[in-house]
Amino acid sequence: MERPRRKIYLSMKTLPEAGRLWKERTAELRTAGETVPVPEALGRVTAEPVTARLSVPHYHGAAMDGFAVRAEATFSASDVHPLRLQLGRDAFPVDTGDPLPPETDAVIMVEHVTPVGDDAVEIRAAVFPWQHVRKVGEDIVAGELLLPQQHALRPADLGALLASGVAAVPVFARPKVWIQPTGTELVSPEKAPEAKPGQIVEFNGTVLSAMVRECGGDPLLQPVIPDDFASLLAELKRAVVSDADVILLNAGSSAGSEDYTAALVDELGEVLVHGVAMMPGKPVVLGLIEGKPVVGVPGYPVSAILAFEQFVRPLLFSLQGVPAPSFPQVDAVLGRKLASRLGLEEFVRVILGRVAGRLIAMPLQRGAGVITSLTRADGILQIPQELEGVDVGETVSVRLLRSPDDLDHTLIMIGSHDNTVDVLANELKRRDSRIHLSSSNVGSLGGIMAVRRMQTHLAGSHLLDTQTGEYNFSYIERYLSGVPVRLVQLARRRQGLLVRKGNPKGVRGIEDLVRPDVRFINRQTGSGTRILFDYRLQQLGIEPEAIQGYDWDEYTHMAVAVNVLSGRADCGMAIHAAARAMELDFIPVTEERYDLLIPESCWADPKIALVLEIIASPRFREMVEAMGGYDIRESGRIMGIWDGQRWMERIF
Ligand SMILES: Nc1nc2c(c(=O)[nH]1)N[C@H]1C(S)=C(S)[C@@H](COP(=O)(O)OP(=O)(O)OC[C@H]3O[C@@H](n4cnc5c(N)ncnc54)[C@H](O)[C@@H]3O)O[C@H]1N2
Ligand code: MOO
Repeated sequence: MERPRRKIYLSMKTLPEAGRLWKERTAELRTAGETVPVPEALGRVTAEPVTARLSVPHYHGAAMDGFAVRAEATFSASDVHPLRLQLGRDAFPVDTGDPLPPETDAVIMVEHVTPVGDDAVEIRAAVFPWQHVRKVGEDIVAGELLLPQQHALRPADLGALLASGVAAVPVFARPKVWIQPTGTELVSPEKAPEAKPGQIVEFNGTVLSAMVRECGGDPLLQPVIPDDFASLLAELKRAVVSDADVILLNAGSSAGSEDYTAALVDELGEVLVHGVAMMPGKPVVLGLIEGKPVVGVPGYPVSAILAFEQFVRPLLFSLQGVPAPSFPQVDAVLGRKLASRLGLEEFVRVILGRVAGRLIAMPLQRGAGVITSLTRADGILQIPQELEGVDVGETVSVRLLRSPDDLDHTLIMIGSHDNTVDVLANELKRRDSRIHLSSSNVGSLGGIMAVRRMQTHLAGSHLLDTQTGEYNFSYIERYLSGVPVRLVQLARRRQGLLVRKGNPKGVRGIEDLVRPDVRFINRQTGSGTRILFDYRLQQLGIEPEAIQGYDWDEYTHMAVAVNVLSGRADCGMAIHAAARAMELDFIPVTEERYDLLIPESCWADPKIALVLEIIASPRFREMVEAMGGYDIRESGRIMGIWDGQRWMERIF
């Protein structure tokens, strides 16, 4: 078979245009109806109106425990003239729910009678007809409409159905969704440990299946097939004739030489959209084959999830006759400027937390391949296509990915990253499962700036003052005028050079970085490690230009370690714990202090109290020590109290 020519985005649309067109062309589609037993029908949507088979109640019944009477016979009773009722003749004992004895039409509560001997009671007030009686059909009348069609069944609905004699209910079948992962590079999750470079664990299929279930559908996950046009076409034909209501082809949606989705749909049916002006999720393909919706879901995981949410989720609900529930939104203040392309709807994952009464949104990594930008996110900020970006401090609307209650339990930490922070985050969760530490790694100086803008509860910082050899104090003096903070030592830690195991290039220290055969990986400007490194270069009289890779930077210790491990760089500067975690060799350079800056306005927050308690706990210390390269003897010590103008306390 001839390979189709590479086709670059056949018919690119804006997100609203694509959404409208897709909705228009699929609006009339419904899954087949089926009848399911009521106890299994929760969440299902009625395909037809449902009428009651029985009235509820279907007999006149007592609504209270007491005595059934004929109301008319009690009219003479009063406080002055109590009326005596003979049991078995004028009054009949009944319990709630009992049918009324013939001839009676009211119930007197047991508390309102005075027993007279064993066979009579006395009453001091008249009773009106039908008092405390549940009359036939009071709740439901047989033959009446109980539930309209296209009604999503809730727990109470199931009760009403059963009560009125309806044992099974006609509903729309769960949409069956054919999920076809494609890609020669994919290996099944069991083979993950043996994956070679170029091989990727297939996980989108599982993510998409879970999302289908969340929308009330049944996923039909298929085994992976390679990027080969003929086999893809054969599989797609099989999907079209199957009983699936929707077909998802995962990956192969963009412009690569082996991206066939659009061509496949074109071959067998109609491509409505190829390419949507959204990011992530741009290469999505929307089409119809013999009336069956087919979606080319982009391969990158974040793109796949967002494209699903935009196009598959609404479709799956619509197939069941109901609109997709809307997502909860909150207003938040943006913590960092975000640039965005005009004409492109951008979805930025953010962490959210309440600092000094304001809800702050801090952007996470934006790459479409970074699935942890979603697992770590508290919300998603959508930048409309008309905007070129959003400025720091602007109020934005954010879609929540957790419950609104969680926001008050989120601790925001912005600044430098240290591996002990992961231990801290886990300990916080263990102590109080509501507490969630959301961190954004922007370097020490970025953390101080976030404190200045009242955007964070905590900032991790290890800024060396090259004049004094001290850490953090002078930076606080310089940048936090008018902002009271406390400085707490988290740990002392070893910084040094990371090299591959066995040190193949024989690096002995920073002076060797000028060698032409050594490639370095740097840290970003404003990070404590960068300041430390520059200081060392200055001390050694080494010009930055003499170092290969000086201009090449990464944002975290672990990212530096990954570069060294993978061989992209021979050497980088990072903490000892990063070397241990990646099994790299470590050449110590210095020991530095890593502190937590805590704004005075957050000091009384119980979450901060818990942080301090954990840092001082033996368990935390043991875990940190086990990571290697840390000195925890002074962890938790207050290093300084800054009132915004001067040091109230300071440890030299
Ligand atoms: N020249 C261009 N290249 C790319 C463009 C473009 O416009 N021009 N678009 C980029 C964008 S945006 C995205 S998003 C991706 C999506 O591309 P595809 O849908 O064609 O997907 P692949 O290239 O096959 O895969 C992308 C990536 O995702 C991994 N993947 C795929 N399937 C799975 C799975 N089931 N489980 C886990 N991971 C999966 C795959 O291995 C790749 O790493 O294209 C850009 N390129
Ligand atoms: O859709 Mo791609 O995800 O824009 O990166």
